[in-house]
Amino acid sequence: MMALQGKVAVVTGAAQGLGKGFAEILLQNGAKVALLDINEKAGKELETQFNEAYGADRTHFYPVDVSSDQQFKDAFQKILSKFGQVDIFCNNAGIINEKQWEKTVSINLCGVVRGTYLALEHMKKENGGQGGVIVNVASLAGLGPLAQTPIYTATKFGVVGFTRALALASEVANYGVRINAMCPAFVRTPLIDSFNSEEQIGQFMGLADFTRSLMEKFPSLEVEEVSKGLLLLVKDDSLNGACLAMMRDGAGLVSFPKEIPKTPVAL
Ligand SMILES: NC(=O)C1=CN([C@@H]2O[C@H](COP(=O)(O)OP(=O)(O)OC[C@H]3O[C@@H](n4cnc5c(N)ncnc54)[C@H](O)[C@@H]3O)[C@@H](O)[C@H]2O)C=CC1
Ligand SMILES: CC/C=C\C[C@H](O)/C=C/C=C\C=C\C=C\C(=O)[C@@H](O)C/C=C\CCC(=O)O
Repeated sequence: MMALQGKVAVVTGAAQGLGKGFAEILLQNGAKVALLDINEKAGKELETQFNEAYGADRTHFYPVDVSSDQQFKDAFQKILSKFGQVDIFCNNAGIINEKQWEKTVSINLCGVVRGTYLALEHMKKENGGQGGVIVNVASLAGLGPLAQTPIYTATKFGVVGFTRALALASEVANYGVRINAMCPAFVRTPLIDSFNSEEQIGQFMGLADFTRSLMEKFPSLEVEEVSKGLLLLVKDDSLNGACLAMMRDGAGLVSFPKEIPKTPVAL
């Protein structure tokens, strides 16, 4: 088990919701945490709140839009200057916007790739790094389709595929870095109301009742429950390429078939 005392973590989308919960559980377990978000006001307030609760200088907020290469790189350099190293990187920032679908891809998928590659370059042993762990936040919609949000679903399938492939690369090439994904069902955060927003859902607004019925099948989790899942993926040294599905009735590591299950067809 990886001990978190003295480790340095970075969490994107940390100003509220799951990211705030992830930052807090890492702090509670002894890590220092760099908070990254586009929401400067909420981010700075959270920095003050966390430093008061967990000790001066345990947390610092960096205004970053994960869809910007330059902002991400600049912040990473500042984090290294302040904290000296990065051991844990959680790519959590995500949005639902089916109307502005390219923006959604740029944040949810490209943002995860940007953060992961920045962290990997710093952590991997062939570059003189100390190793580390990266956790990418996907969704249950990265394992099965959410009809109202085809683009969001595509980005989350992308996050799962990217994470699994890179974890395998890390194992084969001995990077010394573990890369895991989280796939929670609905979680009680501001994001969850998106399916009621025409601004975000656009042409798929008519499917709101279908999402509502899916939410009855998968009752909402609380941030604190999902944060325990993050801790497991960070601490358990045996987990690389793991995908943690989390639902109200329990969490579990997803088994991916070694062979593709298929029904033969005549061609
Ligand atoms: N709430 C839910 O039901 C579930 C959420 N997720 C995923 O969890 C992650 C976090 O979601 P929530 O906490 O629920 O959402 P949220 O909307 O409560 O918080 C998202 C945070 O990300 C920040 N953010 C948005 N765009 C950004 C950008 N371009 N750069 C940096 N920060 C940005 C926001 O300012 C906000 O602080 C997302 O990736 C989401 O897809 C996964 C499964 C379920
Ligand atoms: C509006 C979106 C809010 C939050 C997004 C967040 O990422 C949560 C996603 C949670 C659920 C994902 C659903 C995944 C669905 C599936 O696995 C589908 O294959 C199941 C589809 C239909 C089930 C119909 C039924 O059996 O009742």
